[in-house]
Amino acid sequence: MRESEADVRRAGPLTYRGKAVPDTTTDQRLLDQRGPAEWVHTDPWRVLRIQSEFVEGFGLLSEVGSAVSVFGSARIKPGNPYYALGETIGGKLVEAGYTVITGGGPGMMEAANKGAKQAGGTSIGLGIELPFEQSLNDYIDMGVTFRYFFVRKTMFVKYSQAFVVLPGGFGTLDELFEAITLVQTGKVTKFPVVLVGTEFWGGMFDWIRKTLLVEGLVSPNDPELMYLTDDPDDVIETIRKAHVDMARRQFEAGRVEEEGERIHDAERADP
Ligand SMILES: C/C(=C\CNc1ncnc2c1ncn2[C@@H]1O[C@H](COP(=O)(O)O)[C@@H](O)[C@H]1O)CO
Repeated sequence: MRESEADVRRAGPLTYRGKAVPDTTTDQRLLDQRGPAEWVHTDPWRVLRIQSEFVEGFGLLSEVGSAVSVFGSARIKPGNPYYALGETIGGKLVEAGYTVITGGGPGMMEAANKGAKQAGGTSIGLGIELPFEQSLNDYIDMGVTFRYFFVRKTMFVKYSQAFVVLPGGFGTLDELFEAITLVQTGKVTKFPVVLVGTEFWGGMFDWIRKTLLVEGLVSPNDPELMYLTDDPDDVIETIRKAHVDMARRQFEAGRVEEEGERIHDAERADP
């Protein structure tokens, strides 16, 4: 006996028959009512929003080539010598083949994006929602504005080959020490963290060596997780060299693995 249309309802993968057929369709239930709204302020809903930030971030950045993240003060204005330094470094990174990623804001972020854009490269801004009005700077080709700092930080680490840290305040220090902590604790493979401005960062460097190291609060090799320079060409060369070394190590690790598999296969074939 053939089922009449009224006797059966398919709702996606579900099938209802006879008296189980619902009175309304799935779309009707979605579209006809609003219901209560408090749940948009609950953690389970936030988890979905967090997921969507990862999806958007990965979606935007996964096809970007080799990139370097540049951090630095949101408050330094054009005309300050550090701003010019940021522009130079942004431009030189592009000339060396890197995409430039910044926090998308004003100051040193804008300087690096400006240098990158003017050098004809890809200039990316990963902005952050802040309590005051704020938009991505004018020198960004591609950008995302995140709600959550921790999602944004994942993007910087995942999609850059190196960090360049220009003079800055708490935000910059947070980004610097997050990177160093990830490397120190083995949560990420070592990558170059280059601080620019010996006069600006020198005091912190001395304190790390004379206090943290002497008191045994960091390991003897930890201060070397950061490299300090004033020279934009040295910044690029340090990153390029580390990048080549890393590619060589990955290639060799792949070869060792391949060789291991070949021996394993040969042994299985001839036990
Ligand atoms: C303070 C002002 C604007 C702040 N806007 C920011 N936009 C994007 N990213 C920001 C902003 N402020 C901080 N950050 C992040 O921290 C680093 C800079 O912080 P600092 O305290 O200024 O050193 C930077 O790398 C960003 O990733 C007023 O215009």
